[in-house]
Amino acid sequence: MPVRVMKLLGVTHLVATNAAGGLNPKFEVGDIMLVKDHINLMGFAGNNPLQGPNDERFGPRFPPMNEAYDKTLIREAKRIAKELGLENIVHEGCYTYLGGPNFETVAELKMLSMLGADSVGMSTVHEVITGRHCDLTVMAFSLITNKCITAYDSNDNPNHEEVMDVGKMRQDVLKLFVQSIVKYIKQTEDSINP
Ligand SMILES: O=P(O)(O)O[C@@H]1C[C@H](O)[C@@H](CO)O1
Ligand code: HPA
Repeated sequence: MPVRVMKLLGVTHLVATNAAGGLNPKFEVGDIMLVKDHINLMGFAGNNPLQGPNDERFGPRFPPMNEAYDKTLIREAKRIAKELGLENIVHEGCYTYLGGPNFETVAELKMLSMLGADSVGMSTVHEVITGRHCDLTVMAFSLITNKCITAYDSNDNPNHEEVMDVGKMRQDVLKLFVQSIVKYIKQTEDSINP
């Protein structure tokens, strides 16, 4: 619904962000993962934001999703990351979500990893699907706030305090990153429609 309101207000681009657990063992806490694809696991369970009668004013009944994340924006976000000296903490990967609100079990995380997911969270996919359905240009990134626990003998527990703490730790960097991406989008739009 908010995504469609944005569309009606004339918004052309959606930059979605989330906090996520890192499944890819190369990711460290505080890293940023540019989303190149997602696995809509809630969709597998019959929960899709486009369920119900299609409103043709927004988009087609059967929208493609293989190019959901704009390749140019991913490329430019990488360039911007380099300019800002963030290249060592910025990666690219596949996001998935189970919907929450509980954090995942060890078995679930092992399964998600086998499926090819690099980060796991509780949001974003519904907004991206709705945005692509109404032809918004979409990019998304995860802030890796914790490493996913995939060992039964671990004494760690994921927790929301840690997620909030890492978000606060990275807030200035993320603000600069998003501002630079939005500036790039605005410059590009202005050169197309002066
Ligand atoms: O950015 P989102 O809202 O996906 O953040 C995740 C999911 C929960 O809101 C929270 C769990 O700590 O982080
Ligand atoms: N799992 C799901 N959602 C999350 C996580 C996680 O490990 N970290 C932050 N949001």
